Amino acid sequence: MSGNAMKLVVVGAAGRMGQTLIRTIHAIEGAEVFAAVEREGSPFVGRDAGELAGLGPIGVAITDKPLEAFVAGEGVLDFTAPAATIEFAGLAAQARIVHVIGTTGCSAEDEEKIKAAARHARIMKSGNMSLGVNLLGVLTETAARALGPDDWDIEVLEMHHKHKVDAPSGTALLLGNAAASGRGVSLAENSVRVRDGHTGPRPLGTIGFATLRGGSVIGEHSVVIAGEGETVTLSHSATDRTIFARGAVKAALWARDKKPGLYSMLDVLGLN
Ligand SMILES: NC(=O)C1=CN([C@@H]2O[C@H](COP(=O)(O)OP(=O)(O)OC[C@H]3O[C@@H](n4cnc5c(N)ncnc54)[C@H](OP(=O)(O)O)[C@@H]3O)[C@@H](O)[C@H]2O)C=CC1
Ligand SMILES: O=C(O)C1=N[C@H](C(=O)O)C[C@H](O)C1
Repeated sequence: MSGNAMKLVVVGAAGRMGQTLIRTIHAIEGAEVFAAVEREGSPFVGRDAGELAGLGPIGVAITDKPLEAFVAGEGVLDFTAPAATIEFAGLAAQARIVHVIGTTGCSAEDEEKIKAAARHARIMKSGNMSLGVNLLGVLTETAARALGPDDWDIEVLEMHHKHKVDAPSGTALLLGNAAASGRGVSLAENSVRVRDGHTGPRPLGTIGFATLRGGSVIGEHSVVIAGEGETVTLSHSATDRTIFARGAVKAALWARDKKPGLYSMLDVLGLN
């Protein structure tokens, strides 16, 4: 580990992404697992974070005191749940550090609180941290701009593992927003999130969503653009959670010398 390695705090350290982050940071020269946090009362508090992640002991005991860890650290990697993320954004603002948010399922009210915390913290938030999905978003925006709503219908499909608690996925919403932006419309006013029963024909210009859940699927997303006699499909398959963890560490390192503000993965990847 280099002397200048960025001190990273992993919150939700015992979760699927938390453990992946611990392994990924451990393998990266410019970053270190400085602290690992779980909620008060969690059976994992006091356990070694490396041992839990399958690395063997790394000398970092999981704590339930996030503020102490944030004040001494430089960046927080957060793939937890909306209520926890809002609390962590407030603490990151107090500690004036980098907060990388991967948590999905945040409400409009949550987003406002995150924006407020970004007056003091450097926050990077994205529904998907992988290079591939962010490129897919750019391609979707371009395709939606070229294939107009009079002749082409856009549907966003996603499938995830059976433990996922929010729908549509953060990635599906990212892709839906990219399509809406390509068409110069607001997603909120043009999306169809659920269909059931006698729905009538498809309203012109809408962007539809379909959600599948099952097994251990890490993340499958497709944007289907259907016209008369032809269909264009843009898609991404995640086969390893490391793609999200690598993106999160890249974002933290990128934000290290930035001013407080709310950034996206497109800023990090230079795709904006
Ligand atoms: N943006 C991206 O690229 C990606 C985003 N995600 C998102 O990340 C989130 C987490 O996913 P995943 O790892 O699969 O979920 P898990 O449920 O496996 O992990 C979440 C972890 O956060 C912990 N946690 C919850 N609340 C707190 C709290 N207040 N303090 C400390 N720890 C807390 C949970 O503990 P407990 O079990 O006790 O609640 C759990 O260990 C989801 O929103 C998911 O959609 C996932 C992959 C990629
Ligand atoms: O919950 C997950 O697992 C994932 N969540 C993110 C999402 O909601 O899009 C990213 C990835 O697809 C995995």
